[in-house]
Amino acid sequence: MISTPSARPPSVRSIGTDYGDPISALLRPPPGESDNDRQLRLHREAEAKRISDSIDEELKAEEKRFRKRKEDVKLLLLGQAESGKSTLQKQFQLIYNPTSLEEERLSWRPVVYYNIVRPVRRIFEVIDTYGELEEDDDAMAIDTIDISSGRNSQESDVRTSSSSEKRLSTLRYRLAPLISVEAALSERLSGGQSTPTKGNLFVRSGWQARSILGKKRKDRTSFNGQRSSVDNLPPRRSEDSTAVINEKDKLIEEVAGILNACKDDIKELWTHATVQRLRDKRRLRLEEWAEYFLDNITRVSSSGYIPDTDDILHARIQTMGVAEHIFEVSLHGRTVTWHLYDVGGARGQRHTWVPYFDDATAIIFMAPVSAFDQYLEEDPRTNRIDDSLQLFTQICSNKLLKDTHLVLFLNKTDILRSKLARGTQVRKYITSYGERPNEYEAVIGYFRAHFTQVHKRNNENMRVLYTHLTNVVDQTATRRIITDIRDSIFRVYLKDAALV
Ligand SMILES: Nc1nc2c(ncn2[C@@H]2O[C@H](COP(=O)(O)OP(=O)(O)OP(=O)(O)O)[C@@H](O)[C@H]2O)c(=O)[nH]1
Ligand SMILES: [Mg+2]
Repeated sequence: MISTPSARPPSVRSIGTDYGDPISALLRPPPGESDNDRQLRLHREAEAKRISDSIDEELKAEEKRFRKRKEDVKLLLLGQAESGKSTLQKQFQLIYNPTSLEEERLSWRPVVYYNIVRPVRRIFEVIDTYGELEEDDDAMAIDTIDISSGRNSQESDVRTSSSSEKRLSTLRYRLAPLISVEAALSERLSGGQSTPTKGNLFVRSGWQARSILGKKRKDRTSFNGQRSSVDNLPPRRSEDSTAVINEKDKLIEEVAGILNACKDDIKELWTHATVQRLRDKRRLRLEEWAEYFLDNITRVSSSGYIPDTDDILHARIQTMGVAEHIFEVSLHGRTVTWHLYDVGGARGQRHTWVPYFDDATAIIFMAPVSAFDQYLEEDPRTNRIDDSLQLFTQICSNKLLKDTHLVLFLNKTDILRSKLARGTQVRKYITSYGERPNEYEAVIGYFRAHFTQVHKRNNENMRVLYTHLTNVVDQTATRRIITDIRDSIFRVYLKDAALV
């Protein structure tokens, strides 16, 4: 039998008559409504509509942001701690958002100071451990030379040695005020959020905002321990109050004053025969940034010092979690938003990378090839090159990343060159290197072949690996490489966009 409208249940009657419409029934004024009740009801309805409209607007905006984000380029910087990720991020910032780097220039001053204070303390620690031993070694050597020249100088050597020791004691005494500010500087930079691990200072993204006191950052940078929208910048901390700001400024000025007063002593310590001998014998092994700032101590500790761009590129501060930096990148009249994710590379930080894998457009994997004679701070039994190869294997074989554009930076080639020039033997640390020549071309070729091999063995999708030999503190060379990368990522991006 064919149903007729009259046979339909009342609840599905056609719109137009509100008899069967449950919503109309709900909105119908109650029978016998007073004027006052009517006003209240209309007000309630208007308020409900306003809230509903604003939710609709927010949903639309969120959908738009989501669609836009899908069209953006997402570039991950991966690699072990100290591989150069944040330094490369600064190079991107220099090219695509130079004003933001300008704005935060002063905030690098305490980092530079911290990068000086720590190594000064470290030098005294190494003197305490090995100083006398090395003096004895050397006294022996001087004896031999003097005996061969027919002069018995044992007595004068003892005198030299003790006067040198006395001088080091004096320097230790004079530099004590400088060493004593390390904890306050560390507290200042970390905003009291983290404690240094083995003397290393971890900071979360956005630390500059705590340093550019009273200034609001204009670039869009956020910390993402968990993935979240960039528009959800963490609220400014209450510690940014004027009183705290003044107190903090005072600390930096105080450190600057101490440093200025100590600069000749630091220079004397750094060039002291005992310290240089400990360095040559590899008892004292300072990180590259420490050597850079100690070499530049007179300039860096002068009054009115403002870090130059090379200082900023050399300044070391360890990343915690994942920091997102956003740039507008243009090519051939088309501008695309790039999200650059700079991750913390220490083992304890690596779990924070994974949420960024599934929609990554490209990865730059950074492997510091100069680290063949170094071991992980978090696991002193693991050689750093070995760790880089293991990590690269995990990245190449990760299913979520199988279609991601892959770029490899064999970084710190400048340091590799100088280590080899000083005679550091690769085979002593990488036994498989065997009898190959201890020269730059042979060493870099050997490391490159290993990374290429890892990629080949884990390359189901036949993706290309773009490899660059880099020194990311070099502005000119890095700018050229970033331009190359921009072009290749744009090609991938346009190809993907055409497929959508
Ligand atoms: N000479 C030289 N120094 C470099 C190079 N790349 C990085 N550095 C320095 O190495 C130090 C560590 O670099 P970062 O960029 O902080 O390392 P990272 O990978 O971000 O480290 P985490 O944040 O701990 O994961 C910094 O002081 C840099 O200036 C390079 O190619 N040559
Ligand atoms: Mg970093």
